[in-house]
Amino acid sequence: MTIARALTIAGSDSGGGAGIQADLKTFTVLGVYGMSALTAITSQNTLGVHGIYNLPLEAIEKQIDAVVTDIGVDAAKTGMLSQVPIIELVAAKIRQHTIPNLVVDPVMVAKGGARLLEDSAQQALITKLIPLAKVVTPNLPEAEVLTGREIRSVEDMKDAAKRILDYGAQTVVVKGGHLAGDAIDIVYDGQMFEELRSARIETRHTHGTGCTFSAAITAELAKGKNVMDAVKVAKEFITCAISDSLELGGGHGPTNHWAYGRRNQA
Ligand SMILES: Nc1ncnc2c1ncn2[C@@H]1O[C@H](COP(=O)(O)OP(=O)(O)O)[C@@H](O)[C@H]1O
Ligand SMILES: Cc1ncc(COP(=O)(O)OP(=O)(O)O)c(N)n1
Repeated sequence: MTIARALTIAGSDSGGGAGIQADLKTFTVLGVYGMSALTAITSQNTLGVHGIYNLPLEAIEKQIDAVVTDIGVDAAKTGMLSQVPIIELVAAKIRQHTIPNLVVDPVMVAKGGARLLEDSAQQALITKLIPLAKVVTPNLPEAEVLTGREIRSVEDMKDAAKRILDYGAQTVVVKGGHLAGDAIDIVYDGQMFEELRSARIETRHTHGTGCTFSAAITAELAKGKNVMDAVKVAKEFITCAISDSLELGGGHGPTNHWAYGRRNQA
């Protein structure tokens, strides 16, 4: 049996709601073989991030080399890459192995407020990684940092998408989870804008929404979907996952990665 292969290059969330754990669950539910290259270990739960331990560059490099040279990769995503040398290494490895279908989730701050990207590394994300991206998926605060502009409306989101595309990404998805009202994501490929809209689900259990969304795009690209179709599946996937989110822990519980598969079986 052949199967599409997806790689996540990201941090570990011990609580299982975000990071590598969310990515691998998403890959599995979408029928894709998942692989991982850990960049950092976080001690994390639904209440927040309690510790961050970046891995040595050699460990990150060897994980990527090991899976790419043996198993192969149809699509990959990046998540938490907290320091300049890690971003530079990952960008160099993506170029060296010509890893296709790269989704860059420019992770900066976790929901509880912990910084997962050092301020000094913001520029490296813009100049080294985003130009390699088939899709880049900033949330509103990330898009504000990347563009240096406030975003308060859908029009502002479109303007930010244009500016981020100019950094060299092929498609930009500005996620609207942090805006009031409907959850509207703006997709821009340099030619046209598409608005993906869903009703806002009133829940505090949204830990890991961004990781799960970008992992779903990656899984669908690995299967050979085009970008717009992949993003549409990801929007449905995350909407189901939030609708049926899990009341675990005392803070922001995780989304439900199984909800999309169950709905499609019903
Ligand atoms: N309360 C919500 N109801 C419905 N969709 C949401 C909600 N919160 C986030 N989303 C959707 O989840 C995805 C991730 O967005 P967002 O939460 O902004 O990312 P991040 O986790 O990176 O901050 C987007 O498709 C967004 O529209
Ligand atoms: C290890 C790790 N990576 C990324 C994140 C951020 O995940 P995100 O999907 O943006 O969700 P929230 O943390 O904002 O709920 C993380 N927390 N941990």
